[in-house]
Amino acid sequence: MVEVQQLSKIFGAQAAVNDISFSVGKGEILGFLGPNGAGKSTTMKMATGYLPPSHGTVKLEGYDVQTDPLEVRRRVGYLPEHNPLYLDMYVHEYLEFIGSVHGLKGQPRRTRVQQMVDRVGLGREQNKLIGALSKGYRQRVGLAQALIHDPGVLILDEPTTGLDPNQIGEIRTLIRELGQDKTVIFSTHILPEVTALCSRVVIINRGQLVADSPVSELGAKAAGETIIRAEFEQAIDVAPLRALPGILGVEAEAGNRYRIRAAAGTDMRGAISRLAAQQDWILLGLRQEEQSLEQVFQSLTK
Ligand SMILES: Nc1ncnc2c1ncn2[C@@H]1O[C@H](COP(=O)(O)OP(=O)(O)OP(=O)(O)O)[C@@H](O)[C@H]1O
Repeated sequence: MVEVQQLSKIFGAQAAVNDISFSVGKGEILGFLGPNGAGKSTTMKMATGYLPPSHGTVKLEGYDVQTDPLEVRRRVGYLPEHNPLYLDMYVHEYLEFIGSVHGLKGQPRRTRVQQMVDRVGLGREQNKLIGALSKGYRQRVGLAQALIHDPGVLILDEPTTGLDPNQIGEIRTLIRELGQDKTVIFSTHILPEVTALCSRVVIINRGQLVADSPVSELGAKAAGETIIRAEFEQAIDVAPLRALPGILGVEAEAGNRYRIRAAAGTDMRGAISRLAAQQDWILLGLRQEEQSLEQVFQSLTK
């Protein structure tokens, strides 16, 4: 569980993060979105205790990031945006070092390091210097260090940036597995990734929260209304259609097609079909339009 309350970060005259609140539960994967400079990394740094907030609080599994930093470090795994690694260390050596920072010792530590190497797919590269690894494999080392102490909360800042499509697929599968019993927050600019992985999405723009919603409901919420496209065999009298409760407007288009606007979050297709039957209209097609995440993102972050 992660609870962010009225969190702000002021840099000089700029509110990089401005009074944002949201929470994420166990077993939930939250996509954290926003354009460049929106404040995502700053929020993640505050949520992991790497940067003190100017105002507000973050609690991880009930522990306050500022007043219980040691408890928080035990419970959070963090992959920072620029994934700082010691390039002159070997993969095993580095992970053993991170394991010891978390209090792991001896054989249990070696076993845990090997488990992480296998889990993130470092296999063939595991005996190399970190500096000799490609970007994708460095990212995997970053993930392994975030997971080594089996934290309940994972905060991943752009975990798939710079990876090839095969690697992206593997890392997504890993995130999906981890999300089954952990709380996962990850930021990304790859919107289909959010649709593929996340149950919920938070969008911030210029430091402010502009959406906090299940992915499936985001389109209707952002649009403020639902659009239905209907096609009939003949031109219809739109008056009874307009009179249906929940219908906000009907516009005729070419070829006996109609664009019907309904209240957000409603599904009027059943009512429209029944009305068509009553009125003896031959209904050729009825389709509810979905706004893509990309359209929603663009409209909320202009
Ligand atoms: N240490 C700092 N000092 C001053 N300004 C900062 C500092 N860190 C971040 N900022 C500013 O805060 C704003 C938010 O930056 P942040 O890195 O959190 O954005 P982001 O959403 O992660 O962007 P991106 O998608 O480009 O990674 C930016 O305008 C940035 O210049």
